[in-house]
Amino acid sequence: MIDKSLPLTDIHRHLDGNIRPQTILELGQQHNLELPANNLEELIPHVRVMTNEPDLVSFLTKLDWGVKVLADYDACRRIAYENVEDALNAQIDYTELRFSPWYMAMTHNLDPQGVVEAVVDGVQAGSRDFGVKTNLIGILSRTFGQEACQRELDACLAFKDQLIAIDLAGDEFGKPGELFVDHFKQVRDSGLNVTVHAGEAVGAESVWQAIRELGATRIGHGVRAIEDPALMDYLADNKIGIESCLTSNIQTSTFPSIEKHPLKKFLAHGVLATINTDDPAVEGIELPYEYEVAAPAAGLSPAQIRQAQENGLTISFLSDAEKEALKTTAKAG
Ligand SMILES: O=c1[nH]cnc2c1ncn2[C@@H]1O[C@H](CO)[C@@H](O)[C@H]1O
Ligand SMILES: [Zn+2]
Repeated sequence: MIDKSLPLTDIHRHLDGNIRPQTILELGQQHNLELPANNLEELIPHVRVMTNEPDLVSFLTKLDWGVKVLADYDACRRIAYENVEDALNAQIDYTELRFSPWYMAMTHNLDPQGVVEAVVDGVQAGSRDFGVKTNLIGILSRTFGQEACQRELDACLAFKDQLIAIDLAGDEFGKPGELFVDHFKQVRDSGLNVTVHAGEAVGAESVWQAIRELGATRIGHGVRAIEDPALMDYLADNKIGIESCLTSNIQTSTFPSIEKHPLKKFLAHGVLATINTDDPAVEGIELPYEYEVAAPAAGLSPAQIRQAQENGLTISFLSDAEKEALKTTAKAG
C-alpha cells in the first residue's frame, strides 16, 4: 500500500515511454502520418505490451510509434506537459522524468537541442499547472551508438541547468557500457548526477562497470546484481540506489515471474531499492498498481513496501532541504 503520510515518488519514469495512445492518434492525424491503425482500440496493441515480450529489445519497439508522431517541437512540448498531468493522476508528489532527445528527434530530423528545449518548457508548464514537483534526466540512447550519444549529450549539456542527471538506456546487451566511458566523463565534469540502466539485459558485471567506469550513483533496474553477493554488499555499503520497475522486468522477460523478483532480497539486504514504473503507457500500468498489486505479488511485506517508498525520496536527486519540504507537505496531507 501507499503510505499517504510519506511523499510518493517515481524516479524511474520515461517521458517518451509514456505517450498516451490517444495523443499518438491525434498527432498522427494532425501531421498526416501513417499509423498502424486509425482508432484507439486497434492502435493499442501496437503501442502497449499485451503479453510479455521475449527480451528487452522487443519490449523497446513498443515505444517507437510514440516518438514517430513527434513531427515538431509543439508535439514534444505537448507530450511533456501531458506527462505531468499523468503523474498527478497517479498520485505522484515528485517525479524524475527521463527522456532521450535523439530518440525523440530522429524520425522527423528535429534538432535534439530543440527537443530538450521543448521538453523543458512542457514540463515546467505542467508542473506549474498540475502542482507536481518534477526534475528532468537526459538519456543517452546507447542503441544508436557512440556518435549519436555524443550529439545527444551535447544537446543535454546545452541545457544542463535544466537537468538533474544523465542516464544511459536502450540496448544494454548490444551496446555495453564500455563504449560510453568518455561520454560519462563529460557528464561528471558537468556536475550532473549519473544513473545508468544496468543489470537488466546483462549480469552483475554490467552494474560494476556502471559504478566504477561511468560513475553511476544510482542504477536503473540492477536486478541481476542479485547474482553477485559482493556487489550486493557494495550497493548497501555505498548507498547506491536501485530503481526497480517490477512489471517492466516481467514484460521484458528479465525475470520469468513476479514471485521470483529479487526486490524483496535487495530490501532485506539493506540496499536502497525503490518502486517505479519505467514506461507506464507502454506497460499499461501506473505507480499505484506497482505498489498495490505488483509489490505484494513480488512478496514484499507491508513494511518493505513502506521502506521502498521512503527510499524513493532518500535516493532522489533532490537536495536535503527539498526532501524535508516534501516530507512536511505529505505529513500535512
Ligand atoms: O526498461 C528499459 N530498459 C532500457 N532502456 C529503456 C527502457 N525503457 C525505455 N528505454 C529506452 O529509453 C529511451 C527512451 O527514454 C529509449 O532509448 C528506450 O529504448
Ligand atoms: Zn528504464
